[in-house]
Amino acid sequence: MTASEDAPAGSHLILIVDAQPAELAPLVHLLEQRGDRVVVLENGEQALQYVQHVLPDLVLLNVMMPGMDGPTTCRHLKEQEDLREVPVIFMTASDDNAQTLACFAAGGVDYVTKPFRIDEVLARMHTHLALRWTQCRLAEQNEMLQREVALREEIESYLQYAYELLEERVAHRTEELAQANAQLTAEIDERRRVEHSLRRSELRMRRLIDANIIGIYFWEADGRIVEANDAFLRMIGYTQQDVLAGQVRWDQLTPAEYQMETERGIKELVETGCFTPYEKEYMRKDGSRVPILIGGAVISQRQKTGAAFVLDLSERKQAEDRIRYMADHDALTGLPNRALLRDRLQQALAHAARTHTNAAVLFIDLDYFKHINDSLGHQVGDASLRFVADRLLHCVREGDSVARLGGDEFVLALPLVGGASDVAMVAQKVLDALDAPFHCSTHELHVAGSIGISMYPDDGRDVDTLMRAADTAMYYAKEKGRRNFQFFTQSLNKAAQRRHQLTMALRHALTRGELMLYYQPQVTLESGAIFSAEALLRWKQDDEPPVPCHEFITIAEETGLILPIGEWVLRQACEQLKRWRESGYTDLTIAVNLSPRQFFQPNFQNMIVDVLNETGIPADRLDLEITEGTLMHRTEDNVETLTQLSHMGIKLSIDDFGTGYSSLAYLQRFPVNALKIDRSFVSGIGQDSSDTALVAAIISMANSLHLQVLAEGVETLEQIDFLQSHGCPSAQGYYYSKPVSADAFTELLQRQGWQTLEA
Ligand SMILES: Nc1nc2c(ncn2[C@@H]2O[C@H](COP(=O)(O)O[C@H]3[C@@H](O)[C@H](n4cnc5c(=O)[nH]c(N)nc54)O[C@@H]3COP(=O)(O)O)[C@@H](O)[C@H]2O)c(=O)[nH]1
Repeated sequence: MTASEDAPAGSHLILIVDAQPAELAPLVHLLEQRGDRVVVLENGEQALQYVQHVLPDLVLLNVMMPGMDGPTTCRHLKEQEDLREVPVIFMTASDDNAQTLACFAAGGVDYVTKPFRIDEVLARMHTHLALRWTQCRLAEQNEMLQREVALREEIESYLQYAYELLEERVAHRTEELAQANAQLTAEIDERRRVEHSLRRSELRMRRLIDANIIGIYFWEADGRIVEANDAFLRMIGYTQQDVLAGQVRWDQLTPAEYQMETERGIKELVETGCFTPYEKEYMRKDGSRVPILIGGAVISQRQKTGAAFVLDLSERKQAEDRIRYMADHDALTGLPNRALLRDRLQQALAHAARTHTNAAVLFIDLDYFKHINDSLGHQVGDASLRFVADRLLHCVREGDSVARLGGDEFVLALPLVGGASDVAMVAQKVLDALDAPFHCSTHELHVAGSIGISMYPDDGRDVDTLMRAADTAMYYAKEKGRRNFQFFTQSLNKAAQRRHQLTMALRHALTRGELMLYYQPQVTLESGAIFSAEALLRWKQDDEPPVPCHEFITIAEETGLILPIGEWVLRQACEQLKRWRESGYTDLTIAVNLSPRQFFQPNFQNMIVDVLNETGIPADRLDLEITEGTLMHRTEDNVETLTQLSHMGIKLSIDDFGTGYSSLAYLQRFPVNALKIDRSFVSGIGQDSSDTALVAAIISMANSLHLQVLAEGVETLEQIDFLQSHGCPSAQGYYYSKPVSADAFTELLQRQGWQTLEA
C-alpha cells in the first residue's frame, strides 16, 4: 500500500499561515474544490491560538512573517503534544540553505519555494497528508497491535493462569484420583476380604448347622421345612430326601394339643421377630413323640421365612424322670420312699374320707436283720432287702403301696380295706411270705418281720398320726417276741408316750445322779467262786420305779446318750474295782458292757486308757463285753481295735453269743478271750433240743479254740450240771445271784470267802 493510493483526497483541515494570503488564493481555491477545508491565518500567534481549539491535518507555514517567524511558530506548534505529528510544510521565497536547515530543525517536514507551482505544492501536501494518514493508521494499527499484544499478553497470562489452575486442578484431581484409586483399591481389598470372610463365615455357619447337636431347620411361608440339619432329621426320623421332596412341614410335626403354645409362639414371632423358647413335643415320622425345646427367629418378614432351633429333651426328660424317680424311690429296692409314701397315703386318706372307707398302714421291721448285715456283709444284706421288697410286692393288690423307709423298715399302705380282719389277713400273708427261706450266693437265709398296724380313721386321721401309731404297734410286736403283727391300741399309745418321756428324762439322768451300777457275779462252775463282777446299769428316778435296763439302754443307744453314760459306767466300775482291790480282792475282774456306738467311737481306746490310768486298774483286770453283732460289723476296724486292746492286756468277751452269725473263721480272726453263751439258749437247756445242742456245740467250739466260755442266765442246777458235764468252766445267773448293789456284792465276796477260795 502506498500513501498516494490510500491517502484520502479532500475533507482535510488545512491551516495556512502567511502574511500575504492573497498569493495563496489559487491554492486555497483548488484545495477547497477538492473538498478540503482551508483556514488561512496571517501570523504565527494567530496560528498558535487557533490550534488550541482545532487540530489541523496539515500546516502550510510561511518562513518569513512579521512577528513570530515560521520556524519559531513551528517549534511552538510542536511543543503541543497532539500537533507533534501534524506535518508542517514551510513556504519560503529564499533558497538559503541555513534557512532550510532551520525549518527542518524546527520540525518542518518539507518546504516549497515561492513562487511555487501549485501542482507541486499539492503533490507535496498530498504526500505528507498521505504520510500523516499512514502514520496515523500505523499509529492506530500500532496501538491496535499493542492492545492486541496487551490483550494477547493478558490472554496469555490468563491462559497461563488457567493453565496453572488447570495444572493445579489436574494435580489436585490426579491426587484425588490417586486417593480415590487407593480408596477404591482398599475398598476392593476390603470387599474381597469381606467376601472371603463372608464365604468363610458362611462355611463356618454351614458346618455349624450341619454338625450341630441342636436341630436346626429353615421354614417358608407355606409351613414347609426347606432345609434341615442332620441333628433335626435324626430327632424326627425324616431324611434329607423327605425335606427335598417338601414332605416335612413344621405345623404337621406339632401334635394338636400344643396348638395354643404354637400360636403364642407365632404371635410373638410376628411381633418381635423371634419367640421365647418353649417346650413341647414333635411327632416323629413313625408317629412316636420327642420332647423338644424350640426357639426361632424370622429371616425375612416380607417373604415370611425363618429358622428354628430345636433341642432334643429326651435325655433331659429321662434324667429328670430318673431324678424324680430317685427322689421318690429307694435306690436299693426301687420301692417308693418315705416322701412318696407320704404322698400316696395322703391321697388314700383323702379318698377314704370322701368315701367313708377304711385305710390301713402296716409298719414292718425285719427281725435280726442287723445280724445278717453285720455277719454276712452288706451285699448279702442288700440282697435280703431286695428279696423282702419283692415278696412284699407279691402280697398286695393293685392300688396298695409298698415303701421302704430306710434300713430294714418297710411300710404297706392299704387304701380301701374292709376292716381289721382283712388287714390281719394281709399281715399274715406278709409274715408267711417272709418266712420262706431264700438263697443268696452260698447262704440260705431266713428273714422275719414284726408288723405294727394302724387303721384310718380309728387310730388317726392324718399320715403322721397313723405312721406313729403303726410304728408303736410294730415295737409292741417286737416286744411280743417278733415274727408277729400287732394292731395299734390306746395302751400302746401310752407305751409310746412313756418312751418319749423316758427319752426326755434320760437326758438329765446323769447330772441328776439317777444312774447307778449293780454288779452280778461271774463264777467258776467247779467251785462257785466269784472271779468277776459284771457291771449292770440301773436307773431310778425320784418317786418312780426303776426303769428296766433293756428299756432305757435302747433309748440311750438310739439317742447317742450311751456315749457319756457308757464312759460314766466304765469309770464307775473301775473306781468300784479299785475299792474292792483296796479291800484285798486284787484278783477280781470287772466286766463292763460296751455298746456298739462306744466301740466305734474314734477316741474310744484313749478313753479306756485314761480311765485305767486314773483309777490305777491293771488292764488285765478289765473285761470288755461286746455283742456278737458289734463284732461282726466293720470287721477290719474291729480286728485292729480289738488287737490294740488285747495288746494292752484287756480281756475281751463276746456277749450274747449264739444270737448272731459268727463263724469259726471269724472267731479265729479276733483276739477275744471268752464267749458268753446267750441266756436264751441256756434257758432252753433240757427244754429245747436245739438250744441244748447249740450250747453244747458252743462250749465244744470255745474249748477247741482255747477260748474261755461262760454261760449266761444260769438259773437251775440242771443247767449247771449240763454245762459242767459239757466242759463249760464258768457261769453267771440268778442261780448264783441277781445283779446287786456294790455293797451287797462286797457282802457276797465276803460271804463266799472268795479270798480263801482264791488262795
Ligand atoms: N451297753 C451297756 N449295756 C448294758 C449296761 N448294763 C446293762 N446293759 C445291757 O442291758 C441289757 C439288760 O441288762 P439287765 O436288765 O441288767 O439284765 C442283765 C441281767 O440282769 C440279766 N440276767 C443275768 N442273769 C440272769 C438270769 O439268770 N435270768 C434272767 N432272766 N436274767 C438274767 O441278764 C442281763 C445281763 O446280760 P449280759 O449283758 O448279756 O450279760 C443287757 O443286754 C445288758 O448287757 C451297760 O452299762 N452298758
